[in-house]
Amino acid sequence: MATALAPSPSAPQLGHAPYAVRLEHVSKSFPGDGRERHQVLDDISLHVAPGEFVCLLGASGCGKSTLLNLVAGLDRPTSGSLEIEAGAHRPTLMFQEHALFPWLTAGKNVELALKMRGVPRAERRPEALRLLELVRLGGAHGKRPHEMSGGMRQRVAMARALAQDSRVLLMDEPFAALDAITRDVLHEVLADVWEQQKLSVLFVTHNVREAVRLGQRVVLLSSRPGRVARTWEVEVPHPRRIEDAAVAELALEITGHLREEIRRHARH
Ligand SMILES: Nc1ncnc2c1ncn2[C@@H]1O[C@H](COP(=O)(O)OP(=O)(O)OP(=O)(O)O)[C@@H](O)[C@H]1O
Repeated sequence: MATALAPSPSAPQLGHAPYAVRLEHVSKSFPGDGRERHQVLDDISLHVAPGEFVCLLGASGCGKSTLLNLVAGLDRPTSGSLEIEAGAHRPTLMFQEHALFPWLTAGKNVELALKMRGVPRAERRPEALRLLELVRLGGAHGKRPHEMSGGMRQRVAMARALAQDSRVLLMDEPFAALDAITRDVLHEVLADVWEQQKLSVLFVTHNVREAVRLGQRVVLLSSRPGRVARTWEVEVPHPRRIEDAAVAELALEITGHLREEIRRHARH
């Protein structure tokens, strides 16, 4: 498997280019059943450049969420080093569940994040309106979560994430629960927001086409332990659509490698 472990030749080189997120030789283990620890991540070196969109793929249980939690600062690596771009706020993490406060309107959910960031009261409402406009929800300021569709709620969650003014956005299968058409709209919204706000994004998904539709780079993790198995640069021009032939072609190639990882995982 020497070729599968080789990094992409055009991937940013560790230690040189500026970074938004830099993991060097990061490993993470948890206490196991007996004396042995459960090694989840092993020697992960991964570099997200400022403004880069990186998608993470891997078999279920390979450690993708563990990796995002480390980058989010919710947990610490067992060994190795992890750095976030100097001057950036703590990265913002977005999940499949929108986690909006159900008793607050869309606007107030966003305003609350602005308040937590210390934005003065008078500026909160106009800023929340601007952020909701950015995710194409200009008219939804007064709606409560139960009055909105799943796709709208995820867009409010995106506006709330942007309200935290972090330059690094971590997304853990944010669109997995949405139907294909709604997901398509969310892909467009996210791609626009990423471009306009110059965000650095680390996006976990099980959906290979989604990874190729959105990412500039796709990183495949192996399982047990999770290591960087392979990286692809996505050179499909923007604007992309999930049904583009070039997206489908690369997704097919990546799916072959993902299947192999899943088979290997099943044998252990
Ligand atoms: N706090 C913890 N304590 C013990 N084990 C943990 C802990 N967090 C995660 N694990 C284990 O780490 C492994 C990887 O879990 P993780 O959720 O990161 O995988 P994943 O790739 O995100 O999975 P999925 O794609 O199914 O969401 C699993 O075996 C899980 O049980």
